[in-house]
Parts: sequence; C-alpha cells; structure tokens
Amino acid sequence: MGSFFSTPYRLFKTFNPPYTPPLPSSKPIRFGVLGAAAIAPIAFISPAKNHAEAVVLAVAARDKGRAEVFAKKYGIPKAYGGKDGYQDMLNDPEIDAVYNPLPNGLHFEWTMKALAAGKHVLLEKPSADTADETRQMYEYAERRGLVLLEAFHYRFHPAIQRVKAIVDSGELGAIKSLEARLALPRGPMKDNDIRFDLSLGGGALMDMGCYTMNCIRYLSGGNPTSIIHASAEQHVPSSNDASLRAAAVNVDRSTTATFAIPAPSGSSDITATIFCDLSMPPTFGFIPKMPQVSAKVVCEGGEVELFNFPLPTFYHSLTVRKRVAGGRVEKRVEKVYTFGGANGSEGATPKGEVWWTTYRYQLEAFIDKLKGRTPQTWLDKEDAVSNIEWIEKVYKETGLGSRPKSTYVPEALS
Ligand SMILES: NC(=O)C1=CN([C@@H]2O[C@H](COP(=O)(O)OP(=O)(O)OC[C@H]3O[C@@H](n4cnc5c(N)ncnc54)[C@H](OP(=O)(O)O)[C@@H]3O)[C@@H](O)[C@H]2O)C=CC1
Ligand SMILES: O=C1OC[C@@H](O)[C@H](O)[C@H]1O
Repeated sequence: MGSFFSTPYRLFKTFNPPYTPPLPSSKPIRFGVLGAAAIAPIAFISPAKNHAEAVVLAVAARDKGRAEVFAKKYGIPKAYGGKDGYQDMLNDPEIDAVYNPLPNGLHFEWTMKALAAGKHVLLEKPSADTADETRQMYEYAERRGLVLLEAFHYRFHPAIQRVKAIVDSGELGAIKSLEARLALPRGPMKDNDIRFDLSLGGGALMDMGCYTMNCIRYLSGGNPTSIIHASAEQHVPSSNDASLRAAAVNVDRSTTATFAIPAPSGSSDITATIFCDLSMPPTFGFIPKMPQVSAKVVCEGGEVELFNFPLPTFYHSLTVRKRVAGGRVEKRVEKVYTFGGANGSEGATPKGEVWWTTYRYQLEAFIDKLKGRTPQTWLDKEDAVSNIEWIEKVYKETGLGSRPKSTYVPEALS
C-alpha cells in the first residue's frame, strides 16, 4: 500500500522539484552551460534550480537564436551565441563553474578552455576520447586549483552504493563474477546522433559502455588486469547517406567484453562482463527488445542485482538472493532512494530526498566540494583515467581503435 502513494509522490517531485531560491547567506555558485544540449535540463538545470547554492546564470550555443530560446525556456538570464559564443561565456567574470555536456570529442578542448578561464568544470562522461587527454585535463585542473568532476551521476545515488555495501560486507561471500549491461532497443537513437559519429567521440562503448566499465570497476573495487574476450558490432546507418556512412566508420553499435579482475582476497580472479548496445535489432526482425539496464554481482554465497542502476530514482529493484542452510535460497528486495543509514554509514546521514535524481545527488557533491565541505562521494583523476584507459584497450582489441584525439592544442601545453 505504501508504494501505491509513495511512487506517484516520488515521480511527481522528481519531475517537478521545488525551486529553491539561492541562499542570501551563502555565495551561490554561478554556472554556465556549454551548449544547448538535450541532456542539460534533466542532468543539470533542474537539479541546480533545486539547490540553494547554485544559480544557472548563462547558456552558450553555436547559434545565438538557439541559445536565446533555450535561455528563455529554462529561465536562464544570459545567452551567448555565435562563432565565439562558448568562449565569450567562458570569459564572463560572473561565471564560477561550467557544465560541459558537449559531444565527447569536444570535451577535452572545451574543458581545457574552461579551466584556462578559471572555471570549475562538471564534465559529462566519458571525460574525453583518450586517457592521455583525460590525464591532461585533471593535471591542469590540479595546477590551477580548480575542481573537475566526471559526471558518473549513478555513483552518487544510494542504490548503487547499497549494492557495493552488500558486496563489501561479505554477507554473500567473495565475488566470483559480475556484469553490467546497458542496451536500448532500435528506435530512439537516430543515425545522425552524435553517438554515431566517430569524429565526435561516438560509439556504444564510449556512451553507455563507459557506465558499464565504471560500474564493474566500482563494484569489484579494482581495475582489470586483462581482457579475456572483446567483440563489437559496427553501426550501419539505415540510409545510404554518404556523410552518415563516413561518420559511422569504426563506430560500434554494440560492444561486449569480459575482463579478469584480481580478487581483493587474493583468491582466483573475478570475471567481469560488460555489454552495451545503442540500438538492439528487433528479435526475428520485428519484436522490439526490452532495454537492459542491470548490474549484477555473483558471489560464493549468493548474488545481488540492481535493475536500473543508471536511473534508480524513476524505478529500481535491488534483489539479493542468498544461499542459506539446506541449500535454500532466500530472496529479498530492497528499495533505496535515500541514504537513511541503509548503506551502513556512520555519523550524520548524508543529505537526500526520495525524489532526488542521481544528478541531484551529484550536484550536491560537486557544490560541497566547491564550498570546501566533504562530499558524500567523489570520483577522482585515477578513476576517470583508468576508465577510459580500459575503454581504449577494448577498442584496440575489437579492432576499431581509440576515438580520435582532439586536434586542439591547449595554450597551457603548447
Ligand atoms: N549524464 C547523462 O545521463 C547523459 C550524458 N550524456 C552526455 O552528454 C553529452 C551530450 O549528449 P546529448 O545531450 O545527448 O547530446 P546533444 O546532441 O543533444 O547535445 C550536444 C550539444 O553539443 C553541441 N555541439 C557543439 N559542437 C557540436 C557538433 N559539432 N555536433 C553536434 N553537437 C555539437 C550542441 O550545442 P549547441 O547548442 O551549441 O548547438 C549540442 O547541443 C555527451 O557527452 C553524452 O555522453 C548524454 C545523455 C545522458
Ligand atoms: O544515461 C545515458 O543514457 C542514454 C545514453 O545515450 C546517454 O549518453 C547516457 O549518458
């Protein structure tokens, strides 16, 4: 009966978070958004409007009119546009921090330019096309005393942290294997999507696969030592359009890979599998496939699975199956929308509401960091670099090769 009322309440508040005016006592962080990107409203603007220490002050788009329409729609006071629109916004002394949701292949250039302009950066995943560029961005941010965060938003939500706490508690014994799957049926992703353009850092492994890579590393607590198997299916645009076909060369529609990860206990290696697909073909050519959005850890004494690990606020199901005396399997299902002590945390309960999205939790952490407070969760340079390093290794193994390095040469490094 509880969820009969609590689910509509949670979903209503998730989609209509209350506007929280900036606190006069705390100097709010003034943000600029680089690009009128589709993801910006849900992943950043809406959470920011609910945060008392965040103000979305500006948006920049390549087209001034597009920037103005976007600004008006989301109540953003300043709109920058045109050839120099992005840089003009970065030059604005009233901006403290930037949200960068540009295509992956532009992350490096515009993050480096934002850091050069003295702005902190909340950077969409994956950080860049290559590990080398990722390292450069983090090192430059460190040198400049600025905060850079790769926006793996799901990591800030209590649901995935609860899975990690269950695994780490030893309740289910040592980890034997794990898998993370993120795949969408054919339909939503059009051929002209940035994800199908190699020059913009496209590919399933870059897009959805970067979460699955991050997830197996997070839940196992380690980095792989080798790739046991990797294979990819290339994207083939449905039309004969020559530019779409050229853009899609070496772009994976789907990738699967299995890794060996050393077990923390020193026993035999953990086997970790990832699967990602931007556009799963229908079964028998006409039955649409169901999305795949799960992370699962199999241990010696049972298993734990989180259905919908990337967007748990909307719906999730955390299922624990534990072998008990007599070979019976006990099953329990948990719902974890807030910390509320569920992750075994001691001291003050971290902030949160049942309707907080992964993005809202993430913004809380980002602002805590900027304000000199200790964020509940943080992802550092090593995490970001290792993730893309292993993505590059998988691309090498599948024969598709790394996404192209940016041609931008930062002044700071030239
Ligand atoms: N955290 C999450 O849940 C999600 C994260 N993402 C990440 O966010 C980023 C953007 O994704 P998404 O919002 O779906 O993408 P969009 O295609 O909607 O947005 C990309 C933006 O990049 C700008 N841009 C600049 N140069 C180019 C170019 N040459 N070609 C195309 N666009 C360009 C455009 O801005 P302009 O307005 O200036 O034209 C556009 O608005 C990616 O890194 C992706 O991985 C995406 C979806 C979900
Ligand atoms: O969360 C997501 O879901 C859809 C993807 O294409 C996107 O880039 C990713 O971040």
